[in-house]
Amino acid sequence: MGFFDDLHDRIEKVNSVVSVGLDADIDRIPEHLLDKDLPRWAFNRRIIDATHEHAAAYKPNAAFYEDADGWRSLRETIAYAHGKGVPVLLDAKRADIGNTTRKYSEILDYADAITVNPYMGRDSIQPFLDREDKGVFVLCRTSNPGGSDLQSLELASGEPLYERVAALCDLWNEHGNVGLVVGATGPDELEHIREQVPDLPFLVPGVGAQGGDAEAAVEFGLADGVGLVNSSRGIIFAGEGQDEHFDKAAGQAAKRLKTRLNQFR
Ligand SMILES: O=c1ccn([C@@H]2O[C@H](COP(=O)(O)O)[C@@H](O)[C@H]2O)c(=O)[nH]1
Repeated sequence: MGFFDDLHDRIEKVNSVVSVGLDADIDRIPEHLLDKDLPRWAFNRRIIDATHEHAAAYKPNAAFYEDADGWRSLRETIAYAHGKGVPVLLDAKRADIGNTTRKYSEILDYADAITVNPYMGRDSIQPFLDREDKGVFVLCRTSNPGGSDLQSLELASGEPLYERVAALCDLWNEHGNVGLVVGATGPDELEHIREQVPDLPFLVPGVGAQGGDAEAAVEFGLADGVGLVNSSRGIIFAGEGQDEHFDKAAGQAAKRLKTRLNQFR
C-alpha cells in the first residue's frame, strides 16, 4: 500500500481530514515541561494522546526540531504517532542537487511523507518521488502573504507559475505518491488548481491561525475524499496559559476543527 492508500484508510477510520501540526515551539510550550529531558517530546506526547482520535495525520515542521535534542524529540514523536496508527508528514520543504537531495530523502526512512520545494526542478526531488510507498507534497501555491511574489508570475504562455507546477506534478506522479501544498488563504487559486489536477490530493495549510477558508480547503483540497487540512498553532497552543490542561484544550480544538471540516465533506 502507498501513502495515499494508508491516508485514505486513516481518514475513513477517524472520519477526519485534520492534519495536526506539531510545531513544538520551545518558547511556547508550558513551563512545567521545560525541565524534562526532551521538552518538545514531552509536549508532543501529551498532544498526541489528546488529539490522535481526531487526527488523519500529524505534520511536524522540521524548523522546530533542527538541533541535537530536536532530532531526538522528532524521532520519539514519529514513533509514538505511529504507535497510535497515525501517519506522519514531515514539513521540511526539501530539495537540492543530486547527492545532497539523495541524502535529504533518507528522512523518509522515518516519516511517511514530506513536503518538497519544486524550484530546482525534477532532479532535485527525484529521490523523494522514487520512494513509491511515501507521500511527496510539492509546494504549489503557498499560504503566506508573499506566496504570490513568484508563484503567481505569468509565464510566456500566460499561465501563472503555480499552474505550471501543478501540471508538472501531474506528470511526475508516476507512482501515485504526489500531492500539492495549496494554502487555504487563496480560495480562488485552490479552486483553479483543483480544476486543473482533479486527481492530486492537497495538503491545505492556513486554516486556524492564518485565517484561511475552511470550506474551500475541504471543497477543493480533497481528491476522491483524500487530502489534509492542517492547523498547527490553532490546535497545539489552544490551551496556552492553562499550564496543566494544555492537552485537553488541544484535544477539544482538534475535535472542533474536525467537526467544522466535516460539514463540508
Ligand atoms: O504554504 C504553506 C506551507 C506550509 N505551511 C506550514 O503549515 C503550518 C501552518 O501553521 P499554523 O500555525 O496553522 O499557521 C506551519 O508549519 C507552516 O510552516 C504553511 O503555513 N503554508
